[in-house]
Amino acid sequence: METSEDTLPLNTCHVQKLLVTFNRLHILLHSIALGFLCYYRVCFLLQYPETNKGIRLLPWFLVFASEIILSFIWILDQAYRWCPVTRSFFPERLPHDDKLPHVDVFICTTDPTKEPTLDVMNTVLSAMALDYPAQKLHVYLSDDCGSPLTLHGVREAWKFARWWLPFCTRYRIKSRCPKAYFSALENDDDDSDFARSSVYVADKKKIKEKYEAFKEEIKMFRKDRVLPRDNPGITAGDHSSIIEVMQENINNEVDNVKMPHLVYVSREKKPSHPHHFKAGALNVLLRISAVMSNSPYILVLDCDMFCNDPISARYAMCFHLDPKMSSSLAFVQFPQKFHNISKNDIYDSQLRSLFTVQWRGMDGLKGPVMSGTGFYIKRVSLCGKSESKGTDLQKLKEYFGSSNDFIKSVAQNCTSDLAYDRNALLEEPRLLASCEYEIGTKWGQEVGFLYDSVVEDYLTGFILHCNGWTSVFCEPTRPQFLGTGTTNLNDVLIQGTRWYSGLFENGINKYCPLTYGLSRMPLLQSLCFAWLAYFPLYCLPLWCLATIPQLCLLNGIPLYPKVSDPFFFIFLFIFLSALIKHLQEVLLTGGTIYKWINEQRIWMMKSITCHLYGCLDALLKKVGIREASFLPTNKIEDDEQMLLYQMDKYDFRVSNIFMIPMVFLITINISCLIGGVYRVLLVGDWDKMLVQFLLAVFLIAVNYPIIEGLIIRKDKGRISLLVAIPVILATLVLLAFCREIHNMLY
Ligand SMILES: O=c1ccn([C@@H]2O[C@H](COP(=O)(O)OP(=O)(O)O[C@H]3O[C@H](CO)[C@@H](O)[C@H](O)[C@H]3O)[C@@H](O)[C@H]2O)c(=O)[nH]1
Ligand SMILES: [Mn+2]
Repeated sequence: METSEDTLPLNTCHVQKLLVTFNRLHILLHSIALGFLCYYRVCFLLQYPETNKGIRLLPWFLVFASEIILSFIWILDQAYRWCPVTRSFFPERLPHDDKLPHVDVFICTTDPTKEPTLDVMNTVLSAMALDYPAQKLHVYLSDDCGSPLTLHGVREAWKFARWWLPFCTRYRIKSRCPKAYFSALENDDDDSDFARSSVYVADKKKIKEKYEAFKEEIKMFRKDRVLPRDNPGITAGDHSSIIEVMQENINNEVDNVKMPHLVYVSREKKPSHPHHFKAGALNVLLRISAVMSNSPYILVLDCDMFCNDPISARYAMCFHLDPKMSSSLAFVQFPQKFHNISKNDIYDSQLRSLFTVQWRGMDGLKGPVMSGTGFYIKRVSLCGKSESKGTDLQKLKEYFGSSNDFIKSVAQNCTSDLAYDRNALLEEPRLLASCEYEIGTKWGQEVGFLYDSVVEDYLTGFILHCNGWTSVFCEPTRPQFLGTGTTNLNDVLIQGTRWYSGLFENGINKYCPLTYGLSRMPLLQSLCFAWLAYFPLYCLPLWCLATIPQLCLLNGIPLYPKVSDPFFFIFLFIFLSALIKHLQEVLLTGGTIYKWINEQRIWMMKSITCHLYGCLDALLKKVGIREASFLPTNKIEDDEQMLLYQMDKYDFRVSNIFMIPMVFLITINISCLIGGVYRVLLVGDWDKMLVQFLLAVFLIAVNYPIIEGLIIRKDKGRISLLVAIPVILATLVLLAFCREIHNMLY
């Protein structure tokens, strides 16, 4: 019999009406202004006196081209603002535990030097401790390095879990990542209902001792071994596969603990076979888990993204089990949040705009982009398009590879709970983890996580959406997953270069969102994907606008309307409207004015460096000069560097390829401003040059920390003068040279 509970919805969705109205009004006004800008530029071109030398038009064209690119990216960006929504969900209305589906958890790690084993194990433990029926939870750890350290860590984590899991359930602990739990205790932040009970206090003490012993064990094991320092197994991995299922009866001290499965997987790697980085690792887990647990839903986590709240699986099920949306729903994405973000977040490590404004906006269309970690995906959605496979065994093998067991699992529609004989089962997984398994199959092309881009998450999500799947953005107040954000400039820029290369390559390959996407999904949704693929192009207008108007200021070439010209106000309006809209969004999503300025600055710094290198990298890959690479980020916490970040001080100890453009551009802006003011004082045409003058002032003001790092700061994070002085001198010589050429020509 149906009760009224059954008919209550598991989730609801609300359009943010006020915001929608405001956004659309802003889009209208800003677009009109952009229309006037184009009109002004085109008229100028048509009226330009023939007699003048063509060369004078070059800077003018470059600036116009920049304005067009900026407008293009702006238009794409508006799709996110069209219909932002928020969602509510009611896990208490879910069916009883025995009706919940099974869930597999995939965790990837690759490098024990950059990804400390203890932290990875903390992630594993937090996933095992999810508030979900233990027999329905299966945790898989992929170790791309095949490191004995990690394997040992998993064995120890399994032992510790037999203490940790019952402790968490008994006291309904919220923070189930041991490291986070114990450090919160130190900060006296213990909000457990049992805080005062003496049994709890005693148990807590005992569990703390167990954790310390577990930590010590991992540390000692590490000490006893010499680690291959330089990139163990990242690119040129060479090892055979290891698969180990943690066995139930290791520890007899604690009885009757229901434990989720825990499986360690290290796939086979050979230098001669491309391993496709994280996507390759996930696909191996996808196959192995299919013949072990074959759960219909999968949670994917990076090794540093621990579960900060045990309830996420139930939240996700509020969508996956909703009969109205479940048939087309591929994944439920949670925002990426980080545990080490400072108040003003100088590097925008939290990617504020992406995980608040943009993903909420896409949620009102067909759903957010897959974001690599913290999402619950439906296994069948990763099996490729069903109609193209048929039922012929030979065809299926061409699709999925030679494993009969795997094909059987697909045929079971991902709903079985296979009772496997633990020892006999390892033969098939070994085949599935071999590096030759995928040869001649559709893995990475149509099946599983896709290989054509190093941002496998974007591409996989994009193709899912193209195939008619949808996604949902789930954003509970308490962050469900917490990762380690990059908190030093060098890491931020290296990570950015990888991302933007990966994103831009999707804009120039066959999966271009504006062609491939447009014919397969609604316009606005494809514009959102297009923004992600093309915003690395910011590098072009930013380089242009940081040099051309300034050089022209120095040489007395006006590029913008005079102050007395009505079109002056159009430019002013566009500039202010963009800035104020950004400010409004920062404030609305919990940021401060400082955060707003910091975002402007890091956007400029990234645009002139890693956007540029990312685009170049993608182009070089396209013509076949470069190979794909995936340098994992550093997850080790460095106190000194963390301190700089917490104090809002930029850590300028960055690689020269990042430092040189910054010093170069700031020198150009300062010297052109000084030279330009001097020239205007002589000539007196200030109203013609005002915009260029203001532009230089604006850029210098926003990037003041670079000047500070050059001249004022004395700490370790300052800009090395050894690098800066030659760059500054070279820039000045170049400027003098430009001025000479200009004087020769006119
Ligand atoms: O060959 C590899 C390389 C990476 N990883 C794992 O992939 C995850 C992400 O790597 P990380 O170094 O943390 O990169 P980020 O730039 O922080 O990752 C973001 O960007 C990636 C795409 O570039 C996404 O896959 C991630 O989910 C997303 O958090 C980590 O768990 C790694 O261990 C592998 O398993 N094998
Ligand atoms: Mn990461």
